[in-house]
Amino acid sequence: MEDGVDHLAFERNKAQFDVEDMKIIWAGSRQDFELSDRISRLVASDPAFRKDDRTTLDRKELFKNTLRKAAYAWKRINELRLNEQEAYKLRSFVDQPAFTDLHWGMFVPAIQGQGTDEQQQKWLPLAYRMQIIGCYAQTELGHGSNVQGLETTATFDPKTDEFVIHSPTLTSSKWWPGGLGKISTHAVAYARLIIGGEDHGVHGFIVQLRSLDDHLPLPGITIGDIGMKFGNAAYNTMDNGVLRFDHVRIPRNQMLMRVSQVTREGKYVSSNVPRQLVYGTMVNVRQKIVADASVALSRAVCIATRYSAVRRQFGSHNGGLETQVIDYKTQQARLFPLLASAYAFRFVGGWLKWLYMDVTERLQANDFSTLPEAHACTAGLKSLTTTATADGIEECRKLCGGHGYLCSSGLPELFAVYVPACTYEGDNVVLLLQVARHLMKTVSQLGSGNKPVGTTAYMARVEQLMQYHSDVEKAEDWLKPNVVLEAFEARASRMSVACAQNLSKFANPEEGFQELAADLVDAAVAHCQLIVVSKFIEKLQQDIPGKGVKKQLEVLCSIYALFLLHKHLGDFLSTGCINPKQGSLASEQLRNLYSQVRPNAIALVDAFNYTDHYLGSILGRYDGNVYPKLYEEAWKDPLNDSVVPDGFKEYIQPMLKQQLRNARL
Ligand SMILES: CCCCCCCC/C=C\CCCCCCCCCCC/C=C/C(=O)SCCNC(=O)CCNC(=O)[C@H](O)C(C)(C)COP(=O)(O)OP(=O)(O)OC[C@H]1O[C@@H](n2cnc3c(N)ncnc32)[C@H](O)[C@@H]1OP(=O)(O)O
Ligand SMILES: Cc1cc2nc3c(=O)[nH]c(=O)nc-3n(C[C@H](O)[C@H](O)[C@H](O)COP(=O)(O)OP(=O)(O)OC[C@H]3O[C@@H](n4cnc5c(N)ncnc54)[C@H](O)[C@@H]3O)c2cc1C
Repeated sequence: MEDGVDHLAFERNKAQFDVEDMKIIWAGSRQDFELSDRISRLVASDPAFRKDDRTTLDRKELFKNTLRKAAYAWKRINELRLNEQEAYKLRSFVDQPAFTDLHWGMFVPAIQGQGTDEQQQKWLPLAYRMQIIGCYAQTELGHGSNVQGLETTATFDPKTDEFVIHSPTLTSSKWWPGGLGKISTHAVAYARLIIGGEDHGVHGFIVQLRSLDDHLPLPGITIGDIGMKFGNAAYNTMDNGVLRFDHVRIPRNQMLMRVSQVTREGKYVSSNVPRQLVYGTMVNVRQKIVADASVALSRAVCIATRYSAVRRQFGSHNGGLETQVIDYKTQQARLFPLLASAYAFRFVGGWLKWLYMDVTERLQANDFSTLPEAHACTAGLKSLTTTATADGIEECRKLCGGHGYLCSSGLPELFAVYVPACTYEGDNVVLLLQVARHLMKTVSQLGSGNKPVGTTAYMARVEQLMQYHSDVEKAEDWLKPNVVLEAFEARASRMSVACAQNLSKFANPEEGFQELAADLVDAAVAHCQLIVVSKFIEKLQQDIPGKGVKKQLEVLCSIYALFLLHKHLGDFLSTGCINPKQGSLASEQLRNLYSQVRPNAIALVDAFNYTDHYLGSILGRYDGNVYPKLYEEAWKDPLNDSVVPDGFKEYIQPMLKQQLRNARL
């Protein structure tokens, strides 16, 4: 079959909505769309940003290639006088993880969030001009999740007005920070503050690591890359590093002092702000990771959807065309929930960005009331969306059959780059346990007149939700947003209340929390899924212009919610929120919804507006011209440079000759 081009054009004609209008909804606004469109085309049309050769490079070549691209991107950013938002887009579309992600994504925000005005004035201009390059050095060989367990020390020396940064043990070696291994000149390093023998807990310090003249490590610094990581190219473009401090001295004013200060006399002074603000950079990045989940998942879904329309298997009658695999109901039941999830994560990501901006403004006005909500939402949604996205990318690979396993499908690399998102910025289980603590606190305060707010506001109706039984009678009832919302609220609140009741049976609450951790994680997932569903529904209550656009989003919203209901049917049944018949009606409705998405599927992924360069996938090409390009690509593999491979004469020929001799004997 070599008519893939015709097939996708035919698919596009089937769409029942205006794809150009959907592009604006996906991008967030017309302005955002135009920005992304312009910058993605700029990157795609520049040969310096080609990436199809990435998987054939060895680590050193790959790393050098990354440095070249980062330097070239910076040159273009300056030449074109791109603003912050445009520069961020350009780095994203270059699509090659690099030290710059950590410089702009964590080092700069750490100083912005935790530095005093004076510190910001000193360090930020240098960082903005990239006259220094920074990383975020928190995790150690022995401690990642448990930040309070970090061992690196920063001991105040009142004689010299300095801190002495030291790695007392092997396990205190900094381990993992991106950009640290080979490039960063500076780090925001996290260490226990020790004054006069007293431990004041973990704080951030700006530490210079390498000379700005010859890039050699400064005295007392041992530094390097931690080695090859999962996947071939993937995240190996990044120099995740190891770092040991041997009594490295830094001036006192290099402790980030917005949250607490150390005076010249060595007095520890806490500002009137919560100590958790030291963790603020992580909250910021978790929020970005949620938005990024929709990007990674939509890339995979775009590839799998286009390829599913091109690929045909079975069902040929009288020599006619075989069936497009996208028409198999099993393919639809695996693919369309992922398509719906990509849209769901897009909208919840937009909402979370708003929440983060809101909490940031409040913090500036010394209002800390929404910090626990911001922490719980960013932690929980980071966990939920990255787990679903990593699993979803792998599912998309399987949806593409054997060809999905080829690097030229783009999926192996996307998966390998993406999957550590389940671990970095907080292991996903550890983060869900944070959400669970927040939920348990909320439940415990229900009777106290402390009204739950924000995303836990539904708990205020806990008595009503404990009595709830779904009144769904027919499949169409599951299309009503309130019906879905109530079922999700009732399930989430019942799971939280059950955990709280079980916890109260333990004399020691911490022991109970450990014992019930698996149930608590399930309750946290139910709560986070409710947030995503409710934010999708809220999005649909806004004015959504464009022919047929709202209708498509309603279908996707119902698919997202009913797919979750189907997947977690055990929760909904065991909490008594719905009965088995209502569960079957939801599955029936889901099948109807899949049929409604089918004619629109290609246009729904076109709405992501990804260039072929960004997708980096032969299977996901816009023109659907898959087979000729796959065939062409195979010949470009370095193994095909020679007809007889290196090593044949050395190893295989003697073996063949030996067999021949044996046969003759
Ligand atoms: C195909 C892709 C190609 C790539 C192309 C690249 C292009 C790039 C451009 C654009 C893309 C941008 C997308 C973004 C992607 C970003 C990439 C990122 C790269 C990866 C970098 C990774 C960095 C890291 O991993 S840094 C290290 C992160 N480490 C962690 O997350 C550690 C996790 N642990 C913790 O956070 C804590 O230890 C804890 C929360 C688990 C426990 O803390 P503890 O103090 O012990 O707290 P606890 O006693 O439980 O609670 C005390 C109270 O404090 C509250 N609390 C805890 N944390 C916070 C917080 N953060 N904020 C507010 N409050 C907090 C807690 O609730 C308790 O409150 P209570 O009221 O007392 O109950
Ligand atoms: C690609 C990548 C990039 C990174 N970049 C950076 C960086 O730039 N800067 C930086 O500082 N760090 C970075 N990190 C480190 C990262 O933040 C940590 O790996 C992460 O926080 C997880 O911590 P850990 O490795 O200690 O996992 P662990 O906590 O050791 O987790 C191991 C297992 O134990 C479980 N577990 C741990 N604690 C609990 C608990 N309380 N209850 C139940 N289960 C638990 C986890 O669920 C997991 O299954 C990076 C990591 C990766 C993979």
